[in-house]
Amino acid sequence: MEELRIEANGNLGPIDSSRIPRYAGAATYARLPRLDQVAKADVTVVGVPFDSGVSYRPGARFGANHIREASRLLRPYNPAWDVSPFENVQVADAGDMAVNPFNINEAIETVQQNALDLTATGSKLVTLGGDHTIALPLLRAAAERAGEPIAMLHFDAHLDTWDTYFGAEYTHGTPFRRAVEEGILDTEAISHIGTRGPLYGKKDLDDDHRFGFGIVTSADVYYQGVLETVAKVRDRIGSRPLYISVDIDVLDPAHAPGTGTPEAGGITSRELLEIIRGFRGMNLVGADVVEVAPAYDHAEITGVAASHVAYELVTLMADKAVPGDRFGAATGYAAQALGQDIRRPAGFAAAGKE
Ligand SMILES: N=C(N)NCCCC(=O)O
Ligand SMILES: [Zn+2]
Ligand SMILES: [Zn+2]
Repeated sequence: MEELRIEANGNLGPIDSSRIPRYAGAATYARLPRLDQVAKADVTVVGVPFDSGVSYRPGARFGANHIREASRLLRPYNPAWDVSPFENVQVADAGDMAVNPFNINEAIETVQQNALDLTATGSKLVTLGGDHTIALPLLRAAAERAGEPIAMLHFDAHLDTWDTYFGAEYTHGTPFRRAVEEGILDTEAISHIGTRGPLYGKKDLDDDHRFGFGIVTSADVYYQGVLETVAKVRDRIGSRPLYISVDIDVLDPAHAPGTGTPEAGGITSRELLEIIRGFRGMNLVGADVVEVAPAYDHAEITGVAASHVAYELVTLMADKAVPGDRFGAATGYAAQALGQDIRRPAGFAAAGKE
């Protein structure tokens, strides 16, 4: 028995948790309608059960459904933005892409084609992975839809700009090198955030720099804080069409144990959510949350984090803020309660205006 909320403007919202307990029934992301239940979606959430590109622990093929299960507690109003994303726009869950686990090249083609199909009538796509291999076909589709190379922010412990593993070009450690080679990224506007951990050699960084990537390390986020991180990134990207790829291992293993290549010293889920809130007004055209491997998760820690990250990405897509009108999460609860914005240091507001 499904009871989907009719939102104020006629959009079909999540199943009403005051009538059907939120733990009942099959899971869609945030208990939203399936794509086949709506006439047209403005934002489509889709799963990619694929992990044949991993270099260490497998299991991200189960990530999308784990995120869906962990998303049952999400509520329809996002107070950090003063936005009801599912009311503002029609959001729907398209289910999972059917990707070949035994043929990576074919899987990549399938993801690219499905992403193009799902965005054919103008919907934006939020993809739940799957391992990071799938970012390449998703970026190809997003760049094709944008009609130009796109800006990208890549949250990850890893660079994922390595060349090959065991001679293989298409793996979860190589998607962004391939994307630069293919000319689908605007190399004036690409950055990693949260990078840390040992590398194979200094050449990894030299190559990465040569491709045009900026790096905000996990330590940078700690020393500079969320606001400066956001300001730097906004400066670099401006109003370009932007794709955000979130490898959940960007979070410290304490905040995301359920992942295949964990690295100590990561950012917190609070920092990640706040950084994304700081992107308010930016032109987000597509996003993914990848590398959730439920077999290593405990108490849904990773699933809950990933479901909330996706919620902030959906909110950014659904937000109708005028660019430059508000900077960052200026409407957070604390600010509202106090009638002031306590988050911005003096002088920051002016500097942050676009
Ligand atoms: N994309 C993720 N999560 N990890 C890439 C790690 C590649 C390596 O084993 O060196
Ligand atoms: Zn990673
Ligand atoms: Zn990655």
